[in-house]
Amino acid sequence: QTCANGDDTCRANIDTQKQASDPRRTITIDNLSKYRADIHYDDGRFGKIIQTVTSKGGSPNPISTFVGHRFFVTMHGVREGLVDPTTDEQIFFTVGGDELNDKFIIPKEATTSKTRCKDRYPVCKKEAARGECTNNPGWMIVNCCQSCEEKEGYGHLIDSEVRCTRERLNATKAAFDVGSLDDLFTRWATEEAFVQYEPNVISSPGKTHGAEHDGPWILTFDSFVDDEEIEALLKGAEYGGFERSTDQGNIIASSGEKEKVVSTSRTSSNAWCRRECEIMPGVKRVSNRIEEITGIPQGNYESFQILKYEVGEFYRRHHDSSGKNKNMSGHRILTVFLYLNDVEEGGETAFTDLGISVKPKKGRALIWPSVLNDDPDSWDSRTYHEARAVVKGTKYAANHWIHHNPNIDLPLQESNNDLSRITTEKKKSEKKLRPCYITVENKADYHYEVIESAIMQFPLPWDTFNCSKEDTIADVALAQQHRWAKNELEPWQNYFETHLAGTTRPRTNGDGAVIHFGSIQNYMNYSRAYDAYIGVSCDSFDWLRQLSKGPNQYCVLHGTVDKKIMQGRKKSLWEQHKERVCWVSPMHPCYFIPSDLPQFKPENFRKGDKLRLCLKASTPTTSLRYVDEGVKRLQQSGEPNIEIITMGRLMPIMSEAFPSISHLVTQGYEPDYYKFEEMMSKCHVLLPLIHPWEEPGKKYFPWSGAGKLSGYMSQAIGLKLPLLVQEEIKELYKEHLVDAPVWSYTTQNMSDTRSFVDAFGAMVKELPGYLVNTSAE
Ligand SMILES: O=C(O)CCC(=O)C(=O)O
Ligand SMILES: [Fe+2]
Repeated sequence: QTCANGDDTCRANIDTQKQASDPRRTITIDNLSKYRADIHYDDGRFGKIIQTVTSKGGSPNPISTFVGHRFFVTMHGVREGLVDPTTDEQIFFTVGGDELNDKFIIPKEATTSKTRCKDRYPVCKKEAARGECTNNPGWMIVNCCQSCEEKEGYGHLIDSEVRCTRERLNATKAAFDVGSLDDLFTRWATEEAFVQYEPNVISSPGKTHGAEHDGPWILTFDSFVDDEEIEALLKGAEYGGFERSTDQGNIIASSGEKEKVVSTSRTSSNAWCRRECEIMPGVKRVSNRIEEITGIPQGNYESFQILKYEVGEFYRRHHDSSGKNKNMSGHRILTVFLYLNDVEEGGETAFTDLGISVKPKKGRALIWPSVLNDDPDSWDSRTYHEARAVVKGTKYAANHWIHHNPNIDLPLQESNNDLSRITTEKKKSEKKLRPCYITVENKADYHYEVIESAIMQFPLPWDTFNCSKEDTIADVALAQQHRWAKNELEPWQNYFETHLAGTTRPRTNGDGAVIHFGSIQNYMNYSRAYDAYIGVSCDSFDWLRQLSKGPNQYCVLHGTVDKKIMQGRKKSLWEQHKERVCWVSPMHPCYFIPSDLPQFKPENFRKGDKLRLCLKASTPTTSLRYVDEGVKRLQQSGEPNIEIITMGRLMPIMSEAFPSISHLVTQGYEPDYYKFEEMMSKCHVLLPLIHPWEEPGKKYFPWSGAGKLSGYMSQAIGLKLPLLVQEEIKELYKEHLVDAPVWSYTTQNMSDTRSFVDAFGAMVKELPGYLVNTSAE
């Protein structure tokens, strides 16, 4: 419908119709209560904080949202819900109604519930029904108390004094047993392996090991951190930014969570090393080293805290642990304190009650316990200490505080960089949503098609982003050089720059998003805010670190997932985060198949051409034996017209053990992935020889490198290559194996080659027909 020029009534009518059908709404919130409050978008799970409103204040910006969206309200900084005191129900706002601008009110009387045991999230009932109260008690009891009470009678554990005993947690074995502390320090003082770090015992029980003082263990390693690592820590600190130090304040939520207050006893600044900082190779190296020497996993550490003291700045006498208020992760049991530079004067760390003072020295680590050897659940009141004021120069240092148990009771943390999850409209007239931003980080040398397909296919909850998915900008963060085989990184980057950057394509999974390929940058320099950050961590490597950074973090995994994840120590964390994981292998609830590849063209095959059989194997010798027998059978009626191309780094060497095929074998391994795919696209058939394990219950993709073949299956599907595979694999992938013929064999065990030999013979016979018959006229 068009309106005549100047016909305002007509215009207005159209506007009204548009508005009625437009589900978009702009809402504001007035907070009349005495609490500073966080407004969470209710995503049906844990909610996403979209705005903080001051007490007796209102929305800093209007919130752009949609009809039907729901929001809930908690006290700022902790997730304890604010309730309407008359009903004791948590305050929810549901967007609806006819008005375009909805205003919601947090009533004056809003307060925290008198009922201590409440659910904080709509998802609680579901989680409790799944058994989460038992699997992940720490988190669930704080956040889903009511459901846990109903389901398992665990509600009384909301009281942190009752909840947080080690026996109760029952989740992991604590880091220290009786005696662990003495063992650990004794090993550092005596074992050959630690000499390289230049240990020096300052204090020990009984003045053993050359200690000057009789008392708790205090030890330095004078050569613990190298220059490169120091540089990484200092650079990493810049990402977080140094801020005036804070202390934990009073408990402000019934769950035991605490507020932060600016410290008076501590005038230094500190930066937390998270996100970009903690994944820097130099930083990781230090954490890994601490893990190595202590034997305590990094899950038990707080993030590195990096400290900066200018002249006159200090940290008064304090203890790193407290006698009470244990939370889920238990006491801080050890402090690993690193000096990152030499300080001209002052800045000593002094154990005030012991008469010990340690001078800052670049690269030195100072380590002391906060608990007792004989009773590691009780703190050691002797290790009070202070940082003396810096007199001349600047002091840089870093803390790793190690806890008894992993930190599993923290709610999913909102990431700092999560700026763009929901846009707030600056001006009412600005109707158009901003573009969505997604970033894919290639954590190791995985084939580019996995990265590309993650961009094109990884399922993302666009609806919760509030950006325009039709103009999505996708970047790649190029990561972790040291995990790449030499000379593989650059070709990969070239590929991105020459084939992808600057192009625009609709997503291949049909979700309506349109991708504009942006830039590729070193992950360390990558600082753009994003709606989703997808880590391609295919080897079960780093998934936890990635996902625990925040709700906008996602992970791609390969076919194998460490059983240790699903069943072991990290099981509850896995359960908590797994919804943001997707595989490149259809054996999992969420998967996608990389398919953005140069495609195989059967018509390129000419009658009489050599058949190119491309081989990749989980067990190279067994696989080559299979092929050897297959070829021998063919050789009974003359030399077959085939070429065997080995795609693995090791296979050509092993093929020498099989004289009947070794003359047919060509090395096909190619570190440049684009060339590699091109080469693969010239294969006439792919043999991803994945063999069943002979042990029952340990069939395909056992936890070992063998599982990586799932990547080859994905490639074969993407390339539309003919295949010769094990029957059960064919079955697993059958939905996807529709573009090219598949020959399959069954094997009962690794020495049974018969059905392979039959299928191999049939394939060599029938394949040329397929290639020629489908050729274009
Ligand atoms: O800076 C120092 O020497 C000690 C700092 C300290 O004790 C702390 O950060 O807990
Ligand atoms: Fe301290």
